[in-house]
Amino acid sequence: MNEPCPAAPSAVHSTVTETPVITTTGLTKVYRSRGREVTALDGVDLHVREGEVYGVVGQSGAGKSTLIRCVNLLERPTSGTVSVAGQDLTALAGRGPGAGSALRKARTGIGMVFQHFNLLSSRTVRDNVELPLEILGVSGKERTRKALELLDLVGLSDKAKAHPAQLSGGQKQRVGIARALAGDPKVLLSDEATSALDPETTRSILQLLRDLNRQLGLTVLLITHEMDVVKTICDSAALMRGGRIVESGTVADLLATPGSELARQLFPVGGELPGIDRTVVDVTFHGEAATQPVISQLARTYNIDISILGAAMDTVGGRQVGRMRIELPGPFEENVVPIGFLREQGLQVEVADGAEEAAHRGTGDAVLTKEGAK
Ligand SMILES: Nc1ncnc2c1ncn2[C@@H]1O[C@H](COP(=O)(O)OP(=O)(O)OP(=O)(O)O)[C@@H](O)[C@H]1O
Repeated sequence: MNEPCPAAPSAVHSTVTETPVITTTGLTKVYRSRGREVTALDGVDLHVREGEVYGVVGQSGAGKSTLIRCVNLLERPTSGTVSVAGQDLTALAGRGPGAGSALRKARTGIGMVFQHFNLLSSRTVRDNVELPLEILGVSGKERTRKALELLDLVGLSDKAKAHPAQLSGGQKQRVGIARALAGDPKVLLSDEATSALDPETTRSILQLLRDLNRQLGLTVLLITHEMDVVKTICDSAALMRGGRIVESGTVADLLATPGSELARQLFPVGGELPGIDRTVVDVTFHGEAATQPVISQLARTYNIDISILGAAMDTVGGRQVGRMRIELPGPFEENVVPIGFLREQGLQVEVADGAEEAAHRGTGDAVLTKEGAK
């Protein structure tokens, strides 16, 4: 089945402000089952700004799902706090009288989309979108008006009377997104929303999320194991491992951070590691530097032969970025000046295999043989 076109691409630019919309402090979740304890979250401090699309990545078991489920208190944290749109949800989740209804009310400001859509098969598409409005006690006429408006927003006006079984995966996810928007949330949480979809449908759903982010000023927190998702729509990202956030920042800053693991995963360059008496350098070009002929200038200025081992251009966070892995003759110590030249041109330069750090330590213990290279 063909995917409908998402709402027309928006000309509206990013609406990111410095106002924090989702903040967690020291968020910890310990699961206890059959006498065993698993620390799924181990002191997570997350800061998501208003209007941004924020991606959390990490391997299976890193704690991503637990984090997103703790953000709307579907999962009760063991300790730490969660604030969404200025409201401390962990305080609302207390056990006092009225705590449940206060939390339910706060949750209407948080929409959630799921990997497997979670639609009710016995209900029509329109009735699925109306469901949260029914729970909120919205009148029948108003519910229908709102549901049809949301179906139009996600490009599915003609499917209002269909049942979920009659829809493609992408269309089901559009219904899931429309339903998540029913309570006019400020924040949308997405739990692997595109993992069950083919690449083309994934692209159209990501485009829809981006358009909604721009048009409605919606803040989106998504978890994914796909780096392409981060590349396509995220303003910021965090990498989780063992229940902790080990790296985070705007995608642009991460790309400019030497040694960033996320940058490497987002933008891998191929190419062999150094041979004996060779220095391999990863160069990242963005902004102005991308248009300068720096590699030929380097070769001419220092009269050296440069081998290009791997290169890639891509769009990351809406900006053109290039990465190149080059090889210079001689060990790192002989290439300090040419590498300095590249840095002076505004390029981000990373010397592969720890040769630079080893030289700074004065140990000379960098791995310079192919056999020893990791
Ligand atoms: N209900 C639970 N009871 C016990 N342990 C759990 C429960 N839910 C998750 N865990 C454990 O907590 C850790 C983090 O799991 P979580 O599902 O948050 O990771 P994830 O990064 O989302 O992984 P995946 O990408 O596979 O979904 C894992 O070790 C997992 O086995």
